[in-house]
Amino acid sequence: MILKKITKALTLDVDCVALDCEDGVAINRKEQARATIRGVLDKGRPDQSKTDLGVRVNSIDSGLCHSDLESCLSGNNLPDTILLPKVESSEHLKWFADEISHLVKNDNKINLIIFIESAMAFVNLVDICKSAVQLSKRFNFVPTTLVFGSDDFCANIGATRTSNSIEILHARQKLVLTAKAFNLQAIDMVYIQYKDLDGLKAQSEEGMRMGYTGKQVIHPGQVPVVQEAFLPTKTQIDWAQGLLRSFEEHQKTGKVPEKWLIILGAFAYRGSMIDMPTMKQAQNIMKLAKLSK
Ligand SMILES: CC(C)(COP(=O)(O)OP(=O)(O)OC[C@H]1O[C@@H](n2cnc3c(N)ncnc32)[C@H](O)[C@@H]1OP(=O)(O)O)[C@@H](O)C(=O)NCCC(=O)NCCSC(=O)C[C@](C)(O)C(=O)O
Ligand SMILES: [Mg+2]
Repeated sequence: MILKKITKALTLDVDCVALDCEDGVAINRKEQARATIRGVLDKGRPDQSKTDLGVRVNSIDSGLCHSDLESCLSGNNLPDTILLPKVESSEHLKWFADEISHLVKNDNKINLIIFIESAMAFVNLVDICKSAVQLSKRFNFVPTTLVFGSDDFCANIGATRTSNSIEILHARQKLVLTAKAFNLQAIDMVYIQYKDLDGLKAQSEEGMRMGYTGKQVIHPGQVPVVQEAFLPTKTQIDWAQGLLRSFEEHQKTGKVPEKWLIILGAFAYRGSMIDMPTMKQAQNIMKLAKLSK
């Protein structure tokens, strides 16, 4: 990633900027990318910026990861997050923890985003998550997120991309399911046709409906489309607010609110059966709506 793009990325209202040492950087530019990233970290984050500053290092098996970590974890300003690509086993996590034990001192803690992007990674996914959580109790890192690397995944399993993404459906669902089981965020795949905003919207909304927490973007033009897709709509907020208000009222008065029909602990609201799981979905909507303010 060249400095011009990094400078621009730091002005965007996004949750995390990933400074890339890996696949976005040509093999003969790795040293230069490290030096550029070191310079950006030394300069410090722009005033008022709440954006998480992350570094995507090269994969452990590439043999380049140690130098990437050594470079970005030296100096006074550490990145908030390391994005670790092509994680395939708990052994990779042990290697990472050992590196962190030498490179991150004092009480500093680095967030860890784990990229899952091969058949082996999916076969070992539960072990990877368990190992990340266990090791984080003893080492200075906090596993926060799983990312679905769909492009590497398709290359790895020999899949052909289709317009309805059927070839990645199982993996895409497995990632979100496992992430949530370990209380991790799940970040959905990249949409590489960066000029096709309608296609991006459709894929983003699909990911949001599947339970993904957010999505990777590769171009500034993708940011507003993805952010809108992952935020609740006005209709959803109205529904959730109305339901929660009625429920609170019911709790206070003990009376069945108007239009509610209690049937074995469930009740009807705006034409749907509502029970505890639906109440939790309404709470999720309001939590997201508050986060976006
Ligand atoms: C597609 C490209 C080449 C088109 O780049 P372009 O310059 O031709 O586009 P543009 O439309 O002309 O750009 C408009 C403006 O936006 C800027 N810009 C454009 N992109 C960015 C960016 N990312 N960050 C910050 N700024 C950006 C660009 O510099 C320009 O700024 P200006 O108006 O001031 O002149 C370009 O967008 C790009 O390089 N994107 C990032 C690619 C990348 O990082 N790929 C690796 C991540 S995805 C991945 O690894 C896979 C995964 C997960 O591992 C797996 O599925 O396996
Ligand atoms: Mg990849």
